[in-house]
Amino acid sequence: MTQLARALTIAGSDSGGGAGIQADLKTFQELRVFGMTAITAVTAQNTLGVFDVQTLPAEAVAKQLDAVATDIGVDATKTGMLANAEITALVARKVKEHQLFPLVVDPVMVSTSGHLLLDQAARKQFIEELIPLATVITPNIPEAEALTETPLTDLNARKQAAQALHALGAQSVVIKGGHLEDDEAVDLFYDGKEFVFLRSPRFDTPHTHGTGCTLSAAIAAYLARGFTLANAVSQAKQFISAAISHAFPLGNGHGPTNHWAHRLGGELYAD
Ligand SMILES: Nc1ncnc2c1ncn2[C@@H]1O[C@H](COP(=O)(O)OP(=O)(O)OP(=O)(O)O)[C@@H](O)[C@H]1O
Ligand SMILES: Cc1ncc(COP(=O)(O)O)c(N)n1
Repeated sequence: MTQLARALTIAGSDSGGGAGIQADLKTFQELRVFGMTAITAVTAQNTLGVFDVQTLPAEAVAKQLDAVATDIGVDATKTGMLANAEITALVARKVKEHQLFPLVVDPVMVSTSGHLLLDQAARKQFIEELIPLATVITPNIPEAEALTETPLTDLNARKQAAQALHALGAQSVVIKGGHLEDDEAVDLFYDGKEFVFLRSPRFDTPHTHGTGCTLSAAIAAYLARGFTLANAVSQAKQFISAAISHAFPLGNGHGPTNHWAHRLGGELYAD
């Protein structure tokens, strides 16, 4: 048997099962990677919104990270909801201490439903301590705008934002295009040398809760399995496209994606 790949997610729990830790573990499992977790916060959440957030003490996050890293081992890590400045700084410190690379940083700031998932006060730690450790950072358009303090009105501005995030120390950048209104859902990948467009059809569905979490978890899973960065990113894009194309109309708001849709093969984009 080849070596079992192990991936770790450092993120918040979504009781609704569509985003956060739950989306990450489902993705790891689907991609045949052993999943582990360090939970930063417990949210009471469904397809309509976030109703409560209980953030864990940074010490509890540290102990989870120490426990998995010192015993089981980690082949790739992703970060999602980090909640506050103290946890952000702690995670940066633990990533270095335990060498939790490659590292996928999903800069989760606000939920689809508009709830703040990262304190504004964490901006400094996020930019100065975490981004320089990232193998890849995966902002959506509003997150890239917030991090670069520039409106991303056109493709040129998106390219400049990718370069600016790379200049902050991230090895590579994926600026996700889910929030644009094109016929295709086009993400922009930049590795410091060239720009690559990751394309898929745009599916006409409101059920996109957890798409960003799922994409970043899939990148981490493929990296854990030893894929090159460019291959991991492009395979992850296919995984999320399938998941959105077969998203679940659950709940009364933005439903979750279907993490097993990639198994449907030729039926990928069918109804
Ligand atoms: N309607 C859609 N059809 C196809 N792909 C989509 C659609 N919406 C988003 N995507 C893709 O899903 C991935 C996540 O993009 P998005 O910009 O929605 O991230 P996000 O806002 O961080 O996600 P979320 O906050 O919902 O978890 C990207 O690859 C994007 O292109
Ligand atoms: C715990 C947690 N992590 C991340 C998200 C972002 O996902 P979305 O933008 O789809 O709401 C979320 N809602 N909850």
